[in-house]
Amino acid sequence: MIDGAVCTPPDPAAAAAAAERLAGLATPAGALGRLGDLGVWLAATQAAVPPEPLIDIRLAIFAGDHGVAQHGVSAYPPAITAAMVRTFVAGRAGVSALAAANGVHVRVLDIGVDDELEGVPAEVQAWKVRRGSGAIHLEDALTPGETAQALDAGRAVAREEIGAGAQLLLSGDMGIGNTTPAAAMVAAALGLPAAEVTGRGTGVDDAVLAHKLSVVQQALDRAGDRLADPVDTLTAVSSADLAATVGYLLEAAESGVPVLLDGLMSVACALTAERILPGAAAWFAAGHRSTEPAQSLALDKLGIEPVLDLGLRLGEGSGAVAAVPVLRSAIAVLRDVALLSELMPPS
Ligand SMILES: Cc1cc2ncn([C@H]3O[C@H](COP(=O)(O)O)[C@@H](O)[C@H]3O)c2cc1C
Ligand SMILES: O=C(O)c1cccnc1
Repeated sequence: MIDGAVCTPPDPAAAAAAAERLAGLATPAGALGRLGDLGVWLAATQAAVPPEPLIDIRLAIFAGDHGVAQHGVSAYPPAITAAMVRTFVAGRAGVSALAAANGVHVRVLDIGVDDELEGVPAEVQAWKVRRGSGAIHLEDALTPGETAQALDAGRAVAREEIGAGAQLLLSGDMGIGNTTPAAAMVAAALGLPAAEVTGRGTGVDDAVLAHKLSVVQQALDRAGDRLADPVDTLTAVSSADLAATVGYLLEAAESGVPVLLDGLMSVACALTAERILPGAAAWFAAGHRSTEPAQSLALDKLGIEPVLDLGLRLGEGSGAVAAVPVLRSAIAVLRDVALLSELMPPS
């Protein structure tokens, strides 16, 4: 990628042909609503009309610890992060059940977990950048070199998944405290104060929410002018796992592979990817609307309407996986519904 580059969009000719096919289906005009729009988008991303069924769908969960989690911003202790990585490996997490139900392949990556994670398969740690990331209200999350390393790690993961045959990539997160840096990333991109982007994450009470808000604002104030640059923003106020997620999304968009986003962390990283590579977001759809205010603000800025609105606030990629059947349905209608012209041949 070169400075000033713009991402190549999904195929406009395929989009036009898919829209024409949609309009010709044996359904009333517009009756398929957003299912029709999703089908057209998927056809454009595949440059195929009708689009191919989505058989190979892959979720990457980027895991890491956040120094800020030791400063009272979450309802849960940091030790949960490592425990959940082991739970993904065991296939027993919330997203594991959803993925099994929907035929989605899951991979977890320790990009910045504080624990050594002894006994966890080596491939989980193949792209580890560091143990924990800086407490962003007091210090930078990463060094500039670590930011570059994390972006490259995420890109490498996307290349591996695409090489293995992924037709659709999903992005997920695990890291206690990560709604704090994700809110800061959205504030940086949109020029908003902490008060507008800070949410309750795992469910903090009013007192903790007020403290979390001041931590986010401290991080923004500390980073200052560097927030004008998306890569400097990653160094100052994100984390190794979030920077890796940005790299994963950039690589997918540049490779022409569509991505289904999840909640706040996934969408904050998508917004940052769009800042780095304008046009990247044309390759992204959003599985759901999370309860976090910053996720909705970021989706609005990206012009993406989420597929589901179930009040989910789990993360892990769960809201993306839950939306997979809707995307598969969008493809099925474009593939399998008769054309009105077949039923009613012109006399
Ligand atoms: C058991 C458990 C499993 C989770 N899976 C995802 N998250 C989610 O909650 C965390 C973010 O919220 P906060 O910023 O408030 O800490 C992230 O780890 C996110 O993935 C979890 C949280 C917990 C406690
Ligand atoms: O938006 C999310 O994905 C989210 C919200 C709260 C906690 N964990 C994840």
